[in-house]
Amino acid sequence: MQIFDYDNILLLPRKCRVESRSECDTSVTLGERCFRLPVVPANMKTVVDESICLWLAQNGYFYVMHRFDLDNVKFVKDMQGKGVFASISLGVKKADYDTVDQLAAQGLVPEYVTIDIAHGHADSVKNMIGYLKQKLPKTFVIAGNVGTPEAVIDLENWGADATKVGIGPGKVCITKLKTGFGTGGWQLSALKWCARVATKPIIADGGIRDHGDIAKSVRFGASMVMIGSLFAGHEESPGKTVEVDGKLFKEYYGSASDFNKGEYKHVEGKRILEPIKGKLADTLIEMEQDVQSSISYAGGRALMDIRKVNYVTLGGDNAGEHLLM
Ligand SMILES: NC(=O)C1=CN([C@@H]2O[C@H](COP(=O)(O)OP(=O)(O)OC[C@H]3O[C@@H](n4cnc5c(N)ncnc54)[C@H](OP(=O)(O)O)[C@@H]3O)[C@@H](O)[C@H]2O)C=CC1
Ligand SMILES: Nc1nc2c(ncn2[C@@H]2O[C@H](COP(=O)(O)O)[C@@H](O)[C@H]2O)c(=O)[nH]1
Repeated sequence: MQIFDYDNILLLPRKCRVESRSECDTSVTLGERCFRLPVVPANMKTVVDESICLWLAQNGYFYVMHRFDLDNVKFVKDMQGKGVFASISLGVKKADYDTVDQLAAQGLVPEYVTIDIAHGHADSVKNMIGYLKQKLPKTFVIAGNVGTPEAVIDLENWGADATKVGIGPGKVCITKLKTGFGTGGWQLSALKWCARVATKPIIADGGIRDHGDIAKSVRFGASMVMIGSLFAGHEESPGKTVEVDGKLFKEYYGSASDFNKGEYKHVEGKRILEPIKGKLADTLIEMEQDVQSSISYAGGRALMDIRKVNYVTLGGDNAGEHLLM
């Protein structure tokens, strides 16, 4: 198997088929809804909160609310009461089963549920998928995180409607260092490996450092990418604002960090400071324009045309040209 990551791959252009990049359509369908960009901010406490999720839904973007210190039932009621879709995260503990029971008892059906645990290739996830499918059969279930084809096959067979791929490539992740496991450093080829067997959408999660990495993820099989660090440093980001030497930063910490957990137990995440870089809406517009450019370089008009391009690997033993035959 060939091993590579975002920084040692480049996609190869094909003859342009549009007169303006504005003709390129960046939208993607997930479940019954179409979203304007194949990007979702990470379901982390320093990345999204209720007001950001509401704004994203109202403006045509997908969102996944985090599951920490949150009343999920109230959140679903509030979002649907405001006329937008509800997309929540769940773990696999008793409290998460209680949430499903309460939702079902009150006739509340979130449009999306993401089962989000560190090691998603587990019977605990199989059981939660089964429970969701029994209690809330209309809900679109995303499950993860995983990093191998075997895991993607299992999650799909257990009933997941989409899988989330990425064990440890995140910017505040220390899983690789603490456990010796993961897809950190080769996330893009792990995605390619998983996509070969996937029959349902994959959300590539973690490791996106530049907007061009979105197109690279789509090329290697992602329907969508989940991004934390690039979204954590906005004026409206929920992390605390910190001033260092007259410059403003936002804190960004891992969901498995002691900052999120409130205790130092099974810590696999750290805290960093992201420089503040303006408004979230401006970043999303710039991302959309950049993905439109990517589609145009791919010689296409629609997002999935990016899948048709050849690529080169740069440096190392694997360097070379990779042509689609
Ligand atoms: N994408 C990634 O690489 C990673 C992401 N995270 C994020 O951090 C957050 C917290 O994650 P998590 O700790 O799973 O959430 P929880 O604390 O909700 O744990 C979920 C359940 O899974 C169990 N569990 C977690 N990791 C393992 C493992 N390696 N082997 C066996 N059982 C396990 C936990 O038990 P117990 O705690 O008793 O073991 C618990 O019962 C999530 O949002 C997750 O996505 C965390 C690490 C890696
Ligand atoms: N190993 C850990 N991974 C984590 C933790 N908290 C979040 N995450 C994952 O990172 C991505 C975001 O990655 P980024 O490169 O875009 O910043 C997020 O969606 C989670 O999957 C953690 O504490 N440990």
